[in-house]
Amino acid sequence: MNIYTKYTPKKFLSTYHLNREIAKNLHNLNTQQLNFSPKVNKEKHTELKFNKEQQYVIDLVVNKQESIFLTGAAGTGKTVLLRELIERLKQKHGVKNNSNKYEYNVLVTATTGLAAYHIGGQTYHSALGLMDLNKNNTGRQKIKLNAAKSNAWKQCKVLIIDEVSMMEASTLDFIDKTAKEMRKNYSPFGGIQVILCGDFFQLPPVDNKILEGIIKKYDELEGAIDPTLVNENKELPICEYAFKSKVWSHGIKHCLSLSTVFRQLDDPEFVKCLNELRLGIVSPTTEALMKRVESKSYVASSDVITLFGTRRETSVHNSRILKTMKGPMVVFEACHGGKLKDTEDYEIINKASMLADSIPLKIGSKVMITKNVDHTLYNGTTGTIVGFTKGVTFHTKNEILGKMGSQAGVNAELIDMETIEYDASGKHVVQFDLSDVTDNFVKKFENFNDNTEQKEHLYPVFEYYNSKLCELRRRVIMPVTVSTSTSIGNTVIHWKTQLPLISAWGLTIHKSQGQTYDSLKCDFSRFFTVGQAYVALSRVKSTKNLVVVNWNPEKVVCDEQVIEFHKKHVKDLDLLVGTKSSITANECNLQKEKEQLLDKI
Ligand SMILES: Nc1ncnc2c1ncn2[C@@H]1O[C@H](COP(=O)(O)OP(=O)(O)OP(=O)(O)O)[C@@H](O)[C@H]1O
Repeated sequence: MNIYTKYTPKKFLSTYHLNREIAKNLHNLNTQQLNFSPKVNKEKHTELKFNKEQQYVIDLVVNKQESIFLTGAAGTGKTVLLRELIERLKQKHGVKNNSNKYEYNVLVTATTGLAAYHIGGQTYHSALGLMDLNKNNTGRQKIKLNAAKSNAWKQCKVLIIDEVSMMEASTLDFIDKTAKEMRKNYSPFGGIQVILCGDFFQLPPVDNKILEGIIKKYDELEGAIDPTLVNENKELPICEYAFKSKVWSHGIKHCLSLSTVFRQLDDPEFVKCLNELRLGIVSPTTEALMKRVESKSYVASSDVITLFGTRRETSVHNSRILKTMKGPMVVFEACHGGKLKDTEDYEIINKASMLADSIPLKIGSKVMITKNVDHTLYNGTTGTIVGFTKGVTFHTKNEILGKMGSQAGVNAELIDMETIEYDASGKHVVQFDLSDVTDNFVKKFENFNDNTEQKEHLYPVFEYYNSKLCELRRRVIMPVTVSTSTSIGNTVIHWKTQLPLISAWGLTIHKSQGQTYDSLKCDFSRFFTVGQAYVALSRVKSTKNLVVVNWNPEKVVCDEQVIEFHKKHVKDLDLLVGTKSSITANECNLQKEKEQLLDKI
């Protein structure tokens, strides 16, 4: 029996797509009514000037069309450079199709939803059709792709994979094998130019042991379950890094490391300390700096995000803060079904759904989205609950398309730029009257397929910063259903309906990778794996806005395999282009120190 897991947003969506003019008018009206002014980020228009190292990479990738691994410490601009590479590669490889539209032969992917969002791509599972990846009992993998995905493989000229440090070696080999077979080209990656990006000193890939138990039991698992999410707080063995894959040595010609740290540009002392921590080293200077930012008395504060090693600590922290907040609480309870219920596999599949059993919310709650809702609202987007609204107070996308579509010239392409929610009379979503609501007002997503139930239900309104539009947006958050079915009989063995949300005053470090925070608290109590301390601390721009709780130098751990790999294969770009970055040359001479540190180990 095969099982697979997928999640599908319900038909009942919270957005409508209107033409630009209507959306603009309504938006103006609605922002007045709610006294809500979207904040435009002035940084939007600031153009980045790429330094020599970054330009070297652009030339190598775009003009010389080489396959590379791009690395560098946290905040060295890997993501920013990757975005530029993607733009240029799309320009280079874009071709017009039969309908005179541009198609790009550049597959943009990442190992996590959030990383994919940052570069305008998809997770590699969905982009490459690996949702259908099977690992059977003999360990052999089958390739099974639909026509669209096999076409994408055939046409692909460049494949980008971001946050590759979280990808297992066997997955990279499987991608290589798939590319070869789909393209009938037996050069590495089927002849596709490959750009891998990430930092192996950050979080490692995690083993998929728990899920493999289920795979064995049900013969095969065809799944959209992200192992890094499922196992995030388990002390599981680290599996092989992608650089240990068979394809790496002959498929990736250059391993290049950016050396200028931009994120902490104004705090060179911190940059120096982070570069040590990255290598698992705590010098007396770093020890002194950490002691300086350490807080002896722990105060749970709602103003600053706190990063923890485990989910349990995160959940305790979030509940503590929620309790201190004024106002009534609305608890959204999940609804489950399927024959797996009450079996020993239930807990695992339930956890893998990434939907909470119970979500307590108050107005002002800080939350994070845990599923990709659409192009603007991604797994990892953080924001605040600013109100609650009933289903009857706003239209669904289908209703709007049905009623207004033809007259309003609705253009689905405009979606992301012009999405906004309205109530029945065209006003912005209204706040639900909570005056009668006593504490623990519980809403369960029961009979959610029923249209009346959907209309009567209560939903949270989420305010978040849209980095594409550079302004604050509001969305009604609707539940999603995750279902697990046998693939042969297509019998649903488990399903769950719940809002794709979690509280986010405290987050696990896994959820913070790739993020930048203005201020941050890091609780070292239960850090348990390599790279955690470095990832956590490097999220903030300066030690001025950093508080460390339960500092413990023993939690600063780096994997020796990564050091070996770097020593043997990775070239520092500042040495290649014959420059030293402003920070390394003028202030810390970090490059030299890094080499000395590597030599010491
Ligand atoms: N050439 C540049 N000039 C000025 N600022 C830059 C430049 N390149 C990147 N930055 C800035 O540096 C910061 C960090 O960049 P980015 O997020 O791309 O780093 P990263 O290497 O991907 O970090 P992480 O490994 O933590 O994900 C961003 O604020 C970005 O705008």
